[in-house]
Amino acid sequence: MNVVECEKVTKKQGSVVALNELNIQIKKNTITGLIGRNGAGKTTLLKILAGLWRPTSGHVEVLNVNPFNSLTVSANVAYIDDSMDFPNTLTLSEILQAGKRFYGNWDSQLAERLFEYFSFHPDQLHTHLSKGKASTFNMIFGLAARCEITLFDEPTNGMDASVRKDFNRALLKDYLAHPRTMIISSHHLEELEELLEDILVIKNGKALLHEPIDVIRNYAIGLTGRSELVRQWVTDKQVLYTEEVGANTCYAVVKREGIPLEKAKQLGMKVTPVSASDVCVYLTNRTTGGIDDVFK
Ligand SMILES: Nc1ncnc2c1ncn2[C@@H]1O[C@H](COP(=O)(O)OP(=O)(O)OP(=O)(O)O)[C@@H](O)[C@H]1O
Repeated sequence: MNVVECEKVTKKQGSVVALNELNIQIKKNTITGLIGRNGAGKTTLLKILAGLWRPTSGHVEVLNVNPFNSLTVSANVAYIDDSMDFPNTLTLSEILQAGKRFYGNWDSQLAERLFEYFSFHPDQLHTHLSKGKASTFNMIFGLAARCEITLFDEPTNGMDASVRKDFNRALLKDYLAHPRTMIISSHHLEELEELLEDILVIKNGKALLHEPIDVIRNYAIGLTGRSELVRQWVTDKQVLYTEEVGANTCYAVVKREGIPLEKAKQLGMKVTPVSASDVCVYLTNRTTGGIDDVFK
């Protein structure tokens, strides 16, 4: 059963097309990683799904209703980002109490335990928290809300590596105990990988790829060998990336499907796996040029 359906969803922001006829469906009780480069449209998509923004055109359904200004969606969808708009005058403990009053499935025990674990003080004001601590508190709020759908927009922004690790673990444990639908946008796919079931890659406001993580892990292979050989051998294949890695040596990443791996090895090329994280980087790369070109 799908809890999110987007059909030809376009969102224009002035002259910018943030989402461009985007089509996606999200299954109930899955954790999806939303991956894309800066400006790809991730936040725009999440805000539309949370009912905060209205699309310019297209059809959106979240929990079977149009999310924009929907009470059903407000009560059952949590949108967590690093600029949560909590009232300035409320202390952290008052914010958690407000969460308890608003969300039907709110888990006070979980909120309290995480609050203590991460050493928050009940009288602190949200506006006085450091960036990483604010993200940590927002994460606690998002998990404790236990909404049917939780949308985390770059939730680990500002967190140090150890807190990011704790966050991932807390999220996984709570999800396993209370399965629900989560979409997490992040620039740290390698750290999130073990949590994710599906990956949705967006580029220029369109869905480029939406597959289970295992499919992405096996999506591409790396070939290293004599430049002339590698470059010639990949001409009729779907190439994601090429780089000269040494004297007369080329590394090419190609879509795995239909590649005769044994033949490549026999010809003297080294065949290596390509991580899901790297696949996403290569898929969302600029089509021409790279940072090296700036220094030419
Ligand atoms: N309020 C706005 N006014 C004008 N343009 C906007 C506005 N919000 C977003 N955009 C533009 O829409 C596009 C998509 O932005 P969005 O924030 O959705 O990207 P993103 O994938 O979340 O990026 P990032 O990874 O940097 O957070 C960008 O080109 C951005 O500049």
